[in-house]
Amino acid sequence: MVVEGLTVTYGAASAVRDVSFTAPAGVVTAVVGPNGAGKSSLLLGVYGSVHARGSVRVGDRDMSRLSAMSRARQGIAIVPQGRQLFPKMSVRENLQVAAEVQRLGRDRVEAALDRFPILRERSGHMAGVLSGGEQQMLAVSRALMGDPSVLLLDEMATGLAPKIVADLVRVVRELADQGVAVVLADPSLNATGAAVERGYVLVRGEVVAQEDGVERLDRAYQGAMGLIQKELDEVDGEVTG
Ligand SMILES: Nc1ncnc2c1ncn2[C@@H]1O[C@H](COP(=O)(O)OP(=O)(O)OP(=O)(O)O)[C@@H](O)[C@H]1O
Repeated sequence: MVVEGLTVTYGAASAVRDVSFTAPAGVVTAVVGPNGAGKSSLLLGVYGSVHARGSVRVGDRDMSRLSAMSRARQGIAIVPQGRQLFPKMSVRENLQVAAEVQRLGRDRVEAALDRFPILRERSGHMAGVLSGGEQQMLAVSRALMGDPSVLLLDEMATGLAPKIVADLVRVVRELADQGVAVVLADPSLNATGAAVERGYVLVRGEVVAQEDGVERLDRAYQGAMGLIQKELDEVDGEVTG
């Protein structure tokens, strides 16, 4: 996937400014940045569910003018922050709704229940009573129903136990090995770094670094955060001094 000049605005405020990045097929690409940097807005802009300018191409298909629903049908899937499940619907019904929206057959619902054994076990339970890890598995399974070529995961690991995160990291790596372009947006590489091969540092809605290799990416991120801290200290010094 190639994203060029993506800008996401909410009213007069821009959350993402002129961001360009690539997410190659078969690779896990990270977008790291502090809270409020614009990571969610970036993913939603790519997915098409917030108003955005710029271009999004997957292979030779230009998605820029398509609705989120059309982009989903053409192979872009998202696991949004907060998961966006229907809490009062059962696990199976959550998957059925997603299948209907994407016009997928019933067999896909069954396949999605089998992706994580716990989902089959809990298929009649309301999504809202599942543990955080189970909900995340449901959200991932739902995203994968249409066999996407691009998978966007927003803070996949936040609030989850290390064992669950390890399972999700393994799934993400397997998907990349099968050729999916995976994009992980995270405030830190601590939990998900094991899956990451390359990535971008996003600060205040702009890309400030791009690196190959998770160690190099983390160093660039720490460096960018150090600079921000220095700026804040200087402003603090001016105010108090
Ligand atoms: N629906 C919205 N309406 C108005 N402003 C928004 C909206 N969503 C996000 N913002 C603002 O856009 C900026 C970027 O937010 P965004 O959620 O994309 O960042 P983030 O890096 O994902 O942060 P976090 O990790 O806290 O979710 C923030 O200043 C936020 O307040």
